[in-house]
Amino acid sequence: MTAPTAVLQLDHITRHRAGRPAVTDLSLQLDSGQVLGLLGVNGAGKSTTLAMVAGALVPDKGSIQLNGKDFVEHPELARRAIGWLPERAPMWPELTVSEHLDAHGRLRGLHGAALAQASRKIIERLELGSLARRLAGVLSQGQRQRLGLACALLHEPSLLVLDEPANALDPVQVAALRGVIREQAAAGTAIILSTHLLAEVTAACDRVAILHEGQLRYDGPIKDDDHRMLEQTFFDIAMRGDENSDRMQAA
Ligand SMILES: Nc1ncnc2c1ncn2[C@@H]1O[C@H](COP(=O)(O)OP(=O)(O)OP(=O)(O)O)[C@@H](O)[C@H]1O
Repeated sequence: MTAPTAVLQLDHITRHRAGRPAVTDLSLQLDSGQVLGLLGVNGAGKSTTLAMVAGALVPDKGSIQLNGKDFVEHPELARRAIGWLPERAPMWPELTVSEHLDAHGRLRGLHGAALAQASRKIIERLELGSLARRLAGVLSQGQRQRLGLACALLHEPSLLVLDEPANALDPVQVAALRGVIREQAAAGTAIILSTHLLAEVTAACDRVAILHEGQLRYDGPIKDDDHRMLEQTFFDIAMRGDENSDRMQAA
């Protein structure tokens, strides 16, 4: 029996920003249905990593494979197979919520009846019905975040990339987001999300990767009751740059 192909495979990727290394020699693999939390202090390289994974930044070195194909050579794959919620999701203030979904759907290869059906489905699922005709420019931050998530999910991507997805959400919306993440993972979507919140990782993820100064310092499974261990490991790495924390042993 052959091993299943990873949805996402990062091999030794490096990216400089403003002449300085932002991410260095990072390798990671993510399988279908896995939820990986990317943790790190400000400036650790999380957003840079996710922008490369989403196809918005090209690595200086190394390769990224999506469903077994190099996506620097096949950028159209990224557009169709990836849903990306950036840290500050760009919006056109003069377009309505529905118009945003239309525009995103077209970019991702949806048209006609398939696009209309996908829009209806995601509007219902994320409870955006009452906002469908509202202009993006007048949405609250939390509503914008929900629209960004709807745009990321619209085309049923095989890889979902979420940069600080709980930002600006109230506790009810955070719980709803966790539900959506769980449902997507159960349906086979591979998910990578970044956060500053350790609780977000233990609640929503089954694996954690800790970045520090652009380097991967930890990658291992996580369970609900691992919160204290995770906290200690995170602080060891963040405060002391401890590369060999023995509090959590990666599998
Ligand atoms: N647009 C940019 N231009 C120049 N340097 C950048 C840019 N964006 C990020 N950097 C630098 O790259 C490094 C990694 O930043 P990145 O935003 O990836 O980290 P992060 O872990 O996502 O941080 P945060 O949690 O604050 O969002 C930092 O040193 C940062 O200053």
